[in-house]
Amino acid sequence: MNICVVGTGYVGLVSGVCFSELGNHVTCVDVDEQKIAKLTEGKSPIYEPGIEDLIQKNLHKNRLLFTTDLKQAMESAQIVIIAVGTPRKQNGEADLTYIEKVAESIGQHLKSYKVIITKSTVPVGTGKIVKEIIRRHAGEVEFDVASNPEFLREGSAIYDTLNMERAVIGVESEKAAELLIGLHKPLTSNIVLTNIETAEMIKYASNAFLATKISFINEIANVCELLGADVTKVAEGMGYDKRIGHAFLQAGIGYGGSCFPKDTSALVAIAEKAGYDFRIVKDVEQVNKEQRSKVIDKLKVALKNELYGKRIAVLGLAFKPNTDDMRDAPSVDVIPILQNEGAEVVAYDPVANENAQKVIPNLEIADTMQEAIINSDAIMILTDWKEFKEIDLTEVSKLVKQKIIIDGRNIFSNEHMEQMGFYYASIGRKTVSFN
Ligand SMILES: NC(=O)C1=CN([C@@H]2O[C@H](COP(=O)(O)OP(=O)(O)OC[C@H]3O[C@@H](n4cnc5c(N)ncnc54)[C@H](O)[C@@H]3O)[C@@H](O)[C@H]2O)C=CC1
Ligand SMILES: O=C(O)[C@H]1O[C@H](OP(=O)(O)OP(=O)(O)OC[C@H]2O[C@@H](n3ccc(=O)[nH]c3=O)[C@H](O)[C@@H]2O)[C@H](O)[C@@H](O)[C@@H]1O
Repeated sequence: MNICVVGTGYVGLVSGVCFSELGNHVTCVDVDEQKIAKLTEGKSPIYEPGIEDLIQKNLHKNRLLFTTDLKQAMESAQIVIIAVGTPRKQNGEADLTYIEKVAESIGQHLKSYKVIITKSTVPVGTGKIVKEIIRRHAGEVEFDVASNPEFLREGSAIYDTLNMERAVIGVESEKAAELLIGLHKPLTSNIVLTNIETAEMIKYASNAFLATKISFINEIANVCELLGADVTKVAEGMGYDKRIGHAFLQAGIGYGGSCFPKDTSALVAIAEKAGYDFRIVKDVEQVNKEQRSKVIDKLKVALKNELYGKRIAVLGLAFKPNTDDMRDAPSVDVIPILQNEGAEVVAYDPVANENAQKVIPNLEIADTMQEAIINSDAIMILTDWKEFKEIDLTEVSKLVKQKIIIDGRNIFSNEHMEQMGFYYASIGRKTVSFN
């Protein structure tokens, strides 16, 4: 199949690359000339395990192309995938500016039948808007619109796409259904075929449910702390029940990233517009907001309420491991608060340092983890990178000024920390104090 993907962010790039890996001819379009130049040279603008190899392989096989020319990219395509951003507006709604602009351009360049798929996460009803815009510009040319939301996770995006758990396809015509089922058959046998509105809602419902699981376990964690229970054991005990499952029950500093925060608030706005007050998701958001400050409270207790002049080593800046994405990362909220209280923050992340400096003003970055923790009064863990889990605590003991670790991701066990003589405060578990 010939496919044109519009937008080479995470979603556009990963789906474009994976569809070409399956043997389709894919042209990826972006308005960002620098991105396209980089991609044409086989370099990935994002950090995502495995992506660069696939880009280079498929460029070499001449079935993957990058361009800024939408008209040319659309010419031979049977399918056009819209994968541009839908960021959060001030009022919480999804901003459809990029979607509308792309729909307009697609309409202008449409010369033969195509299925135009929206892969971006968009409010229920957007498919209709996209259709109207294209119709306005495309004259009499026949086309179909469809919704095909994306469920990949950053950091395992290639795996998630090539081993898709389900494909959700929202269509209005049999012709479009046939084409999209054909496209997804090599990826999964779980194909949910439905109308466009339902497909659009499945995406928000999925993300909001996962966010709810996280806020739920974080509230359990907060109660555990008050009662001397251990949330990691509670989650393990709950997870063996297949109806609950182990996934997304990791208590911590709360969820971040480019999607859960914006999609939960968009869902609340979608419901509100329809005349419904979505109370659960509103609470999920509030719990998540408050969860971020827990590590600061714990740091203050450890340092006897005096942050001024204290050297704090922050390990982890990205919103989760295996990505350099800083969108809505907890570090963006936490670090400025520490700085405002007079702490000297030195941070380290295996891949997100450069991106972090763009969004956190006056951020001091260390080149290595060791350099960050040297002479520190406390270490704060904000991202659960494998590298941090494997840290040599004997070496750490020798480098730091005070053996204090505040862990927003529960990466160590209390028993080990006690043996190593650390003060260790994590989430939803007893604090290990100095003897
Ligand atoms: N990041 C993720 O892991 C996931 C994102 N999504 C959804 O997918 C959508 C895209 O997300 P990301 O890939 O993170 O977006 P992004 O913001 O990283 O990238 C969007 C890209 O679209 C390009 N663009 C904007 N206007 C354009 C135009 N007129 N023509 C061509 N290109 C244009 C931008 O230059 C940019 O490269 C969002 O709706 C998001 O909610 C869904 C699942 C996973
Ligand atoms: O719509 C999207 O963009 C995507 O959003 C999430 O993917 P992603 O944001 O890449 O990352 P997740 O692995 O879901 O983690 C999100 C946040 O929740 C946190 N989290 C996750 C799991 C957990 O148990 N506890 C927890 O705090 C993570 O640290 C991270 O900050 C969803 O998992 C994807 O299915 C979806 O496609």
